Amino acid sequence: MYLDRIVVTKKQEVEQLTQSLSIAEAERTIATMPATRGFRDALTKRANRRVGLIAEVKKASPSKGLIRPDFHPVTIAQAYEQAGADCISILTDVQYFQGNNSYLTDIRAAVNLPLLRKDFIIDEHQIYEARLIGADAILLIAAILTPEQIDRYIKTAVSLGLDILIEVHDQAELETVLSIEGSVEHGLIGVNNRDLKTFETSLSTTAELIRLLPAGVPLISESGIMSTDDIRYVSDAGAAGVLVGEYFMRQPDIAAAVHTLMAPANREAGASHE
Ligand SMILES: O=P(O)(O)OC[C@@H](O)[C@@H](O)c1c[nH]c2ccccc12
Repeated sequence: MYLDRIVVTKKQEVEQLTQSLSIAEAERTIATMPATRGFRDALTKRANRRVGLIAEVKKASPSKGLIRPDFHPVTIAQAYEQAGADCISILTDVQYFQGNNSYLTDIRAAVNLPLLRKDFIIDEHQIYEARLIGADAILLIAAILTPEQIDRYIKTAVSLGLDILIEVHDQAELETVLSIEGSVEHGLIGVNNRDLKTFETSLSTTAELIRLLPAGVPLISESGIMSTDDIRYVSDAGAAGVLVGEYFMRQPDIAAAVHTLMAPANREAGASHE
């Protein structure tokens, strides 16, 4: 399964990172940096939409190959901001997603929205690195972490001012995450609709797992959202937000695509739909 391969590559990368990044030094640098922008707040305290939007900057993926050949990360992020996205997610994995840390740093300098570093975190050093390159939030993928790691990484992230999106894709993972102290208080729960073994996406994953969440815990529905019907479906299921990449990446006019896709989630449109 591709996730195992990615983790093997990440372990090699982390070995190098451990050599080059000193945590004590990182802490000193971070102390001089501006505060992070609230990622979780931006998604949960929005006034204009029923469903928050994390719009993703994603050039390629293992399942789809090259998605957007004419790829200008800063221009894409500015279009997202202009079109009213709440947050931006940026793939920084080089090997499998053709991402880069520099994309995040460049976007940080050009837009004001909270930024999620989308990568495969398996070591503390990557969390410090995320903060140093300009991220406001990190992704933790339950499928590749032990409960002890999730617990520890949440604490590290919180100490650095980073918000956390904790990704699950089945009931067992969700139950594990819910049993970790602070996960719901500090983190946002993301449900990945993509099956990591078959690459297939099914939005019913969101509808099934949301029933297991305690009331009031916001859920982000991730992957495979491609149409206004999909937005209506996850919104009716109770999702507080969506994470959308590929659909936007395949549109020539990204700002227009954000307006079109999110129309059913606008408060006014929502009222006529309800
Ligand atoms: O491009 P999509 O189908 O809209 O999906 C976006 C996002 O959910 C997806 O990129 C993603 C979800 N979880 C991940 C973990 C690692 C890398 C990528 C992802």
